[in-house]
Amino acid sequence: MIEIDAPKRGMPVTIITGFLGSGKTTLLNHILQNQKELKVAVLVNEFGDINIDSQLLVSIDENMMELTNGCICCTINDGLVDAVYNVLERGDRIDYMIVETTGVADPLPIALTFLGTELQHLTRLDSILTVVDAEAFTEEHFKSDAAYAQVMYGDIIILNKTDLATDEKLKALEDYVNKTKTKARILRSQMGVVPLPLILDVGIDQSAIAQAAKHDDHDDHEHAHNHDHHDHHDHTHDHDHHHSHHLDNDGFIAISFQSDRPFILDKFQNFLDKQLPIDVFRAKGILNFVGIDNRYVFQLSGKRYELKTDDRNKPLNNQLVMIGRNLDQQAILDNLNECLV
Ligand SMILES: Nc1nc2c(ncn2[C@@H]2O[C@H](COP(=O)(O)OP(=O)(O)OP(=O)(O)O)[C@@H](O)[C@H]2O)c(=O)[nH]1
Repeated sequence: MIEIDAPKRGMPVTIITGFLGSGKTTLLNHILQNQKELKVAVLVNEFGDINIDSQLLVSIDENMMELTNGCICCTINDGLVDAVYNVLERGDRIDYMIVETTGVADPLPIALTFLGTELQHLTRLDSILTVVDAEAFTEEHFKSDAAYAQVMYGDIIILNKTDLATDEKLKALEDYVNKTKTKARILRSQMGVVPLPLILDVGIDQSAIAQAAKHDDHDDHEHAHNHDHHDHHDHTHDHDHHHSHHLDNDGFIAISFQSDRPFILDKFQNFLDKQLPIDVFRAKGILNFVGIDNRYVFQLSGKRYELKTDDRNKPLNNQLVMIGRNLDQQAILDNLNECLV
């Protein structure tokens, strides 16, 4: 008997979405550390103009970088289509592509970019993974349309941070997801640890969204722009079109702070404990403190924060991003300046 194993079309792509601080980068690191055979290209899209995520993933270079495990990473701030072409045009072998969206992005336009532009011939959208912070997530979705869309369009919902959530909370979330979506696949994880065969190359049928992509006529969606260059060496994309799909970031703003002067640890700690506005929902930074040789990684998500050194050298400058609503940018920057040496 002859079995015809139809080849899958194009480079497989997984989109990782999920609200601010839910654990997307943590999941990505789990994937990168545990996938053995695949050479993965990672496209990171970050909210705020300093790219902290890529520094948490591994080594740094402006746009495209080699991660220590041999994967490559590039930022998609200049447009997703361009970034994908950048990867496809590289000479080296790449087996898989993972796109990490910002925490305030609706994943649909990103999915539609793979399904509805010329990328549909070069890539195969495998699935959309949605990471949910099981402790913080509620049915109010942080009053964010993006957070709702992330759950709506997720093929696989990963309830992460199970260590911080009660069993009742986890069950309630599962009920919520099941009533929001038909045929929801739900996984639970701590620090993004899930069996990779359950999330990569799962071949979820994307025809419903693909169909929508064909019939959709929303002008602000990236897929609606037919760049029409099947010769993928042509790079004349219209960059303006790639910035329109963040739902106005749902009212969130990102404040970036950089300084080549180091922080004084006591003062920074005092800032965190006494001055940090409650409206800062998410913050992350690679920090340099006086008298300490290694870098500090600062992470704040919801009500929790952590500040810890790792084994990497201290950065040349402090880089910090704070994300929230109704923030007084100047007051925050002034307070941070006060913490410098
Ligand atoms: N306790 C606990 N903390 C976790 C877990 N997963 C991730 N975290 C922590 O949550 C914080 C945010 O994790 P990230 O992976 O950076 O979240 P993210 O979704 O990439 O964040 P943005 O890209 O900024 O939206 C970090 O401090 C992580 O160490 C978990 O399962 N349990």
